[in-house]
Amino acid sequence: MISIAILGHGVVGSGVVEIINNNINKLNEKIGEEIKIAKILVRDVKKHLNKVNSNLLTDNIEDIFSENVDIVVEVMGGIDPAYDYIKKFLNLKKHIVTANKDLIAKHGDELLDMAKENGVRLHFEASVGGGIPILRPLSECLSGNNFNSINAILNGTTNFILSRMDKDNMDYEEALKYAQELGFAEANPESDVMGYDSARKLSILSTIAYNEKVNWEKIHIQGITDIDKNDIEFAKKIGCRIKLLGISKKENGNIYASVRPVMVNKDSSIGKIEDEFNGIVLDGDAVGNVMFYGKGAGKLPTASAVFGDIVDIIQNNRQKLACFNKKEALIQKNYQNKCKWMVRVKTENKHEIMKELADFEKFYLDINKEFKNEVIALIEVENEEILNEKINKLKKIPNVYDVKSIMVLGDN
Ligand SMILES: NC(=O)C1=CN([C@@H]2O[C@H](COP(=O)(O)OP(=O)(O)OC[C@H]3O[C@@H](n4cnc5c(N)ncnc54)[C@H](OP(=O)(O)O)[C@@H]3O)[C@@H](O)[C@H]2O)C=CC1
Ligand SMILES: N[C@@H](CC=O)C(=O)O
Repeated sequence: MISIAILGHGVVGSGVVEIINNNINKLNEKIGEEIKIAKILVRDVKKHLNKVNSNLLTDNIEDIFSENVDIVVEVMGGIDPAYDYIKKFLNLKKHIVTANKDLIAKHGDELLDMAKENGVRLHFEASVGGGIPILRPLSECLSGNNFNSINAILNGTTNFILSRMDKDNMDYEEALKYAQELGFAEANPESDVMGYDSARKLSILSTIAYNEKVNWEKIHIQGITDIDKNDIEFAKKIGCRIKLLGISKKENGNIYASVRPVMVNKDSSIGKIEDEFNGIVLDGDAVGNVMFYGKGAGKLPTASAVFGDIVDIIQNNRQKLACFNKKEALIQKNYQNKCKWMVRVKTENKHEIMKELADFEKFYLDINKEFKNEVIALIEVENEEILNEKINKLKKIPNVYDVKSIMVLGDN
């Protein structure tokens, strides 16, 4: 009998309970193991009394430390107290399954080492891409590759917001509220909309793919809070959609890593990803491009990944665990490749701005009622440093109020 404790009974935790209950008989038949949920930790027991298994609820972690469980599932979120609890459980030689990307991005290396020292497993498939199986395929099935790049939509909430703004003309606040109601957003949705959640996921993926520690705090991070209807309209005009894209590339020993809104061709594989779906394109030297796609957030999709980790632990109890390389990667914040950028200038000095932008080899101007007092140009530069120089020059022109840029990658 495998005994499981679940820390958290929110969106994901209640999904895990549901999937375990639905699969108890199947598991018994398939792998000859019976599993049971021993305890469920919450902050406020009263909130959960109408849920199934409410007899297993506790608000006291000591009840779980003292329980004889085999696997602890952490789906509370955040660093404190999850970090301390997991360390204590690892020292008690309990296997851990977590969906907590904040924790893995910050302390994954230390926790994986502790798991190894204690002869137990720590799995976190749900921490990247929700229900998409990505970490195990990346570290096992694709282990024969050196990876060149990762291009990915890694946050369901922001993709949902951008899709609703694009398709239904919904405004940002309304779309965010909707995403929260559907259980996609983090307890503090700033993590989603400011791009931190995507950056943490990109750091986990990149650390595994390049076998160097990609510290999420060193990644260039720009969220979607600045995206307005005019950006979305402009993207449409050039056949694109705006996506919050995590990009990492290994080039000349450095790793470029960023999370930022990008205009991608609406018919490209990434451009077609809507709502809470995520998509991850890996470029490996042996396999070439491979794409993973599915629901990146939500109760049952995420619980599906958590459940897969539980079964993996039960089936492969003695398998060795890969650790994170602690050697810090040199992270490049500026995009080093030639690409186009939308540059949007708010000004009462359109004439001067157009003259300045006319210097570019390729440019595209669109001035109409919607973009009153604005000049929008599509420019192509060799790298991001050159773009930044150009933007600084534009900002110095009298009566320029704001200059904003969005990367345009077209096909992806
Ligand atoms: N939602 C999603 O789509 C996805 C979420 N994740 C990750 O999964 C984790 C859980 O997310 P989600 O289910 O959405 O979060 P919720 O906020 O819905 O649920 C959190 C649960 O943990 C409990 N909890 C929180 N802090 C404590 C504490 N200090 N002591 C005891 N119990 C605590 C809460 O108890 P109470 O209810 O009593 O307050 C609640 O039951 C997070 O790490 C998140 O990033 C990963 C992929 C997708
Ligand atoms: N808030 C996250 C949840 C899954 O990781 C998201 O929206 O992707």
